[in-house]
Amino acid sequence: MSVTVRVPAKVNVQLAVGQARADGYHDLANVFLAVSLYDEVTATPADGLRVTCEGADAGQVPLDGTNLAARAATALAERYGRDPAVHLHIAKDIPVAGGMAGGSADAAGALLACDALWGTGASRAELLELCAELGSDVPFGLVGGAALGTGRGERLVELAVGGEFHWVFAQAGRGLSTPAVYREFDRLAEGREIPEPAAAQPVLDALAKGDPDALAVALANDLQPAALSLCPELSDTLAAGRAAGALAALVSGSGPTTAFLAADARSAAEVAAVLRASGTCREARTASGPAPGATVL
Ligand SMILES: C[C@@](CO)(OP(=O)(O)O)[C@H](O)COP(=O)(O)OP(=O)(O)OC[C@H]1O[C@@H](n2ccc(N)nc2=O)[C@H](O)[C@@H]1O
Ligand SMILES: Nc1ncnc2c1ncn2[C@@H]1O[C@H](COP(=O)(O)OP(=O)(O)O)[C@@H](O)[C@H]1O
Repeated sequence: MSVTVRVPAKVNVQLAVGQARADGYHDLANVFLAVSLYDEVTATPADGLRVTCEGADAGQVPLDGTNLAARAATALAERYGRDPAVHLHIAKDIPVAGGMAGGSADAAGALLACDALWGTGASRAELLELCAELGSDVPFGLVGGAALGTGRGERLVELAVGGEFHWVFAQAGRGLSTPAVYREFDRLAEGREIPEPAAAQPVLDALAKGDPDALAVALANDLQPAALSLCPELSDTLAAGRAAGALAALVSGSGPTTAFLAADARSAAEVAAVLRASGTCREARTASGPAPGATVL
């Protein structure tokens, strides 16, 4: 018997970052939107814990105990006194190290798949607590839709979304390390007063209305200057997408994937085609959101 779970990528429609905390994390106001790029995690009973991965980026995914899906299975097994003897197969479609939370999605997917396989009877709240221990972005992989994350991003309040938003995601030729981008944020912030992070009402209103024009002017990512500082060539990708007719362009989370909000599905397809031909990115993909959270198939 196997259980397969589908999990979405995310884009941050607002990422407000506060001062570095004593524990090395940053307080956030993180407005997540799940989008229709998915990984699938399949859990099958096996002699021991084993991870395999398929997909264009599979070579960049660790297959040992550091894989976030493996860590999720181990954490669930420890909590519920099970043997984590499971084969986790990841069909990866979410760009790796791209600021779209693919590893976090796999962790949420593995947790749900193993939970179903082992019949642990864990409550939703218990699963969310385990997710938060695994990483700041992991709870959102389970929940999906749209949500405001506070604390280090793990404390979620689900948000209403009044319509579908159409996006293009341009993949860069390399990855960016999330801790390195936060470190660069700290370096750029030296000597400046950093305000307490807070959700912006125009972002929440635009989501609630399903209004892409309003969202386009409200989108904000405090990590963007840091990502651009580490990866200056992303400016060319952002400019190419804007020139192609995107309503707005920004770096997705810690990057280096860039995200383009389009007026509708047709416009998104046009922007993606122009970006692909521009030579400023490795690939451009269309997707829409909100997408559902981790779902057993
Ligand atoms: C930036 C964001 C935006 O959603 O994601 P990505 O764009 O990378 O996917 C998140 O904050 C990434 O969350 P996640 O990737 O789960 O981070 P974690 O594993 O919890 O932490 C990795 C490292 O990132 C930094 N970190 C993370 C979250 C946070 N609120 N403050 C931080 O400073 C810390 O250096 C930490 O050691
Ligand atoms: N299941 C996984 N999928 C992808 N990356 C993983 C996974 N488990 C661990 N990693 C590691 O986490 C790093 C960040 O990956 P990812 O979650 O894709 O990016 P981001 O944090 O930018 O959203 C990768 O470089 C990889 O070494």
